Parts: sequence; structure tokens; C-alpha cells
Amino acid sequence: MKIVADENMPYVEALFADLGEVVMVDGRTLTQAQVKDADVLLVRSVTKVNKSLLDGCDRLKFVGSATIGMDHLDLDYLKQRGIFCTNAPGCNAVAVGEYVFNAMLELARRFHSPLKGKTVGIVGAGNTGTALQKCLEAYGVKTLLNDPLLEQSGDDREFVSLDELVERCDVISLHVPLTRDGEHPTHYLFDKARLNALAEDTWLLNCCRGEVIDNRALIEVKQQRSDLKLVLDVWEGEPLPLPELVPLVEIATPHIAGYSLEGKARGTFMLYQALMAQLGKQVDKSLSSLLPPLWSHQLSPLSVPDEKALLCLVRLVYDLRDDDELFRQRFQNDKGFDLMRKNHKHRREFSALMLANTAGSDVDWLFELGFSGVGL
Ligand SMILES: NC(=O)c1ccc[n+]([C@@H]2O[C@H](COP(=O)([O-])OP(=O)(O)OC[C@H]3O[C@@H](n4cnc5c(N)ncnc54)[C@H](O)[C@@H]3O)[C@@H](O)[C@H]2O)c1
Ligand SMILES: O=C(O)[C@H](O)[C@H](O)COP(=O)(O)O
Repeated sequence: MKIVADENMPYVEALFADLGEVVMVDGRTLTQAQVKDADVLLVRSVTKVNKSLLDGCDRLKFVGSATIGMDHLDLDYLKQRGIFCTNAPGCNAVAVGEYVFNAMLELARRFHSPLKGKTVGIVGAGNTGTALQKCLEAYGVKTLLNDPLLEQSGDDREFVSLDELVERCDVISLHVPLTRDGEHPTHYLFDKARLNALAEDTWLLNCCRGEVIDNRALIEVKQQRSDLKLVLDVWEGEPLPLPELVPLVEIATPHIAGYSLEGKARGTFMLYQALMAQLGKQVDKSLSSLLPPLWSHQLSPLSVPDEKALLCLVRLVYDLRDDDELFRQRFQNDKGFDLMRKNHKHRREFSALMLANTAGSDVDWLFELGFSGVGL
């Protein structure tokens, strides 16, 4: 069996080498010739899997994407060809939730405007939106949710309309798939009119897909409104964001919100499980055996952290300012965006940090936030 896999997918050798020949490729530039004799194709979001890539790939039986987004996959074509296709929903939800929470704490510190006390609107309350909601609720921040599809499906959380969310929230974070059809398309969901409707001093964060915001309109609006604060991890036209937009953004990163070591490993492992099921084989490897152990050092908070101390704790796990700085230096270099993603130093999730000696102190909410506790 020949398995062709994106080189930005960790643990492929460890999980798939028993099953056949593994060939690692650059997913962005993958060609038909490289996939021609593959039985299994493992991709990330940068590979468009469609007729022009797969025409003539007669042996292909399995396509797996180690992502939640599926907008790069031509599902109708794959179905028509009878090629099994799967993705990895939820694999990077914690990573995205923690990235966004982290970014909000950074904005709060930079603009002397505490996160505690604000109302945060979450547009799209699926895996990543819910992970963010969990962090915010652990910290005691009020959230409003907008998700017409979940609302219609009977999800028992409380939902509001997008107009109401925009009107009532101090902070808005986007967590929807990129869709162009159906009753609730998300392409340019934040167009010029909606951007203009944002309340004064709104913080707008986008970690889902660049095209959910009209980026040209965003430039125009932001040039008129210095009160708006932006965090963008995703960009229209990736890997070439509009260069005028980057300096207008407070925190700018190259589509790495989901790039925790745990998140990427979960993505590969979910594809391994799916392929084993397709082959009728037993899963004989475990995710925990692949991941490095939790950090051996433990931290003993002496008192309940205030927002500044919480940010220090969060920065200890992942200092978002490093990626922001690097991105500004490199995004215009040849392949700068993709190289930064390829060489991204895997960050851990909050759970890698063990908090000790917390008995008796009022810090249970830190465990709700995701940190590990000795003996928990
Ligand atoms: N930056 C990153 O690294 C990164 C990582 C993970 C996911 N993503 C992107 O974020 C998206 C969301 O990820 P997820 O794991 O939460 O997906 P998910 O499918 O679990 O949740 C998406 C939610 O959005 C809702 N939705 C769809 N259309 C909507 C609309 N018009 N208005 C409001 N809600 C709507 C859906 O009902 C669903 O509940 C993915 O599709 C992917 O494109 C980016
Ligand atoms: O849809 C997702 O899950 C993420 O956007 C995706 O994982 C980002 O990483 P990539 O697949 O582009 O490496």
C-alpha cells in the first residue's frame, strides 16, 4: 500500500509505516503525478483535493484530512468516485479555544481594559467555539452564542441572532466553517455593513477562515475606526495576506491557532483510526504513547491569580507575542507564511502544565480552564 502524506503532519511514520510505503510531500504544491499510484492520501487544509488533482489516480481508496475544515475537499467528486473521505473534527478545538483566550488576555493587558466584565460573542458554537466558551466561563466571563444551525437542531444552550450579538458584545470571535451555499452561508458573513455595525471599541478575532471577513472592507473600516481591535490568524488569499491589512491588526499569525502538539497529533491519530476501521484492522497504537509526557516541572500558585498573573501563567505555556513578531517579519518573504507554519515550534496545551499545592486555595477554575492538577 502506498500512503502519500503532507509533511506537516506529525507522527505519520509512527502510525502508518506498518501499513505500507509512506511518502511525505509538500501539501501546498502536491501534483497529480505525486498522487498517481497512491492508495491513501493524507492532507491538511492547504491541499485542494478535487478532479484536477485526482484524475487518473485509480488506486486511491482513502482520503483523510487532519483538519476540521473541509472546504478544500470536493466532497461530491470524491463520493462520485467512491473514494472514502474523512476529517478530524474536534482534533484542534482545545488549541483554538486556548489561543483565542490567550489573545483576549493580551489585548486586555495592552489596552488596559480587563477581559473580566466584558461580554464575548461566539459566532459558531461547534467544537472550537465551545472550547472557547469553556475557557471564558471558567474565568467567569459572560458569553453569547450565535449558531442558527445548532439552534435549529435542538442544542439546549441559549442562542441569539447575529445582529443581537454584534450589538451586545464587547468582543466577537468567529468559529464557523467557510460555506458559500445553504441557508446560512458564511462567506463574507462580516461584510462592510456588518463591520460598520460593530459597537465602539469592539475586539474582533478570526481564527476560522479568512474569507468569513471581507478583508478589503476590513481595511477600509479599520482605517476609519482606530477603536476596533483585531486579532487575525486566518486571511483572505492565504498564503499571501493583503499586506496593508497586517499592520492594522493587533495580533497577527499564519493560521496556527490549532497548532498545539496535542491538536496535531490528535488529527493524525484520528485518520489512523479511520483507516484501520476501513481496512477492518484493530487499532494497535495509542495517542498517549506518541506524545511527550506532561512537563515535569510543577507550579505552585501562592494565591488566586489576578488577570495579569493569569496572563503570565498562560504565556508560560505559549507566548503568542513570539508568533506575532515573527509573522510581521516574515509574511512578505518568499514562502514566509508557509515556512513559518512548517517550522512552527509545537506549543503544548494548558494541560501540559501541572499546578501543585493548590489545596485550600480558590483556584479550581484554573483546572476548568484546562491546567492539570497534581492528583486530579
Ligand atoms: N485557525 C485554525 O488553525 C483553525 C483550527 C480549527 C478550525 N478552524 C476553522 O474553524 C472552523 C470551525 O471549527 P470547529 O471545529 O468549531 O467546527 P465545527 O463544525 O465543530 O463548528 C462550526 C459551527 O459553526 C456553525 N455554523 C455554520 N454556519 C454558521 C453561520 N452562518 N452562523 C453561525 N454559525 C454557523 C455550525 O452549525 C457549527 O456548529 C472550521 O471549519 C475551520 O475552517 C481553524
Ligand atoms: O480546519 C482546520 O482544522 C485548521 O484550519 C487546520 O488544521 C489548519 O492547519 P493546516 O491543515 O492548514 O495545517
